[in-house]
Amino acid sequence: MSDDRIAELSGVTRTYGGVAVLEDVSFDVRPGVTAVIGPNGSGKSTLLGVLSGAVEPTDGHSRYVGPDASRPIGYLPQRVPFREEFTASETLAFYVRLAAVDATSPEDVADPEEALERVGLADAADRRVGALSGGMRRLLGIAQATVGDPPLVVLDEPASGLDPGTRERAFRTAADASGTDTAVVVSSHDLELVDEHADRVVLLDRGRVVAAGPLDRLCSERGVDDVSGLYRAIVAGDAAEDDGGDGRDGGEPTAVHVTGVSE
Ligand SMILES: Nc1ncnc2c1ncn2[C@@H]1O[C@H](COP(=O)(O)OP(=O)(O)OP(=O)(O)O)[C@@H](O)[C@H]1O
Repeated sequence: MSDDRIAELSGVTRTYGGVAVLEDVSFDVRPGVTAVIGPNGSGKSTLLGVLSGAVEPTDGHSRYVGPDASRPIGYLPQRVPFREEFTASETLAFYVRLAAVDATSPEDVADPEEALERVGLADAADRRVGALSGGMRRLLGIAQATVGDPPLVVLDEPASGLDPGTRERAFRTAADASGTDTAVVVSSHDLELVDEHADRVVLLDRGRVVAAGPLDRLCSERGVDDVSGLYRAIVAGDAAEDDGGDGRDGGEPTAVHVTGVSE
């Protein structure tokens, strides 16, 4: 089998104040859309931070192994520290300049206006970031993460705070950014959108991967129709037994069979 991996995580553990929020996480990122799902506090943002290089693992490693690119990884954190006084267009021009630093040819240099158009913000090009709605800021963040067409795009809850139509647009834009040698990794609580757009799923529970692999395969293995069924079968089953705390003091995680982690 050809090695089409874009990134690999191996034995990643991350602790804060001695408490593990990610524990021995290993999986390969392959082309297409991978959705990272799981309950609040299960470690999704931390995992995406590790994958993007923004968070240093305490143990294990995360490695980009995709094609050579002037900008290998694009990242949308939960909160983007944009300059409020820049316009949307100036903001993207700034990221385009950053991405262009290592560009080998002029064709590799992205166009800020095109990046705005991609997320439906062409009409807001001259508006100051400080005057954008929360949803528009989110879309600007997606545009920022995809500038320069990085082979690995990591989006932390791109659809949060968006109305249904804009959520769909955000996910579609993310899915469009994926391709035969491009991977998009996205965290989300919106399982309907995950169902519609994700090729693969990584399900986290209390910092551990409890299922990972192609969505179709995971669903058929579990005898469920969709990602909501998968989530209920694996995670929600133990929610009833949860102590209502942060999910870390409720005893042993549910014993589940981890599938598809190495393919
Ligand atoms: N910088 C930090 N310092 C201390 N604890 C942290 C830090 N970042 C995350 N944590 C803790 O790690 C755990 C996992 O957090 P994380 O944000 O990764 O989860 P999540 O699955 O993305 O949650 P949500 O769905 O609510 O966004 C939480 O208990 C959180 O409080």
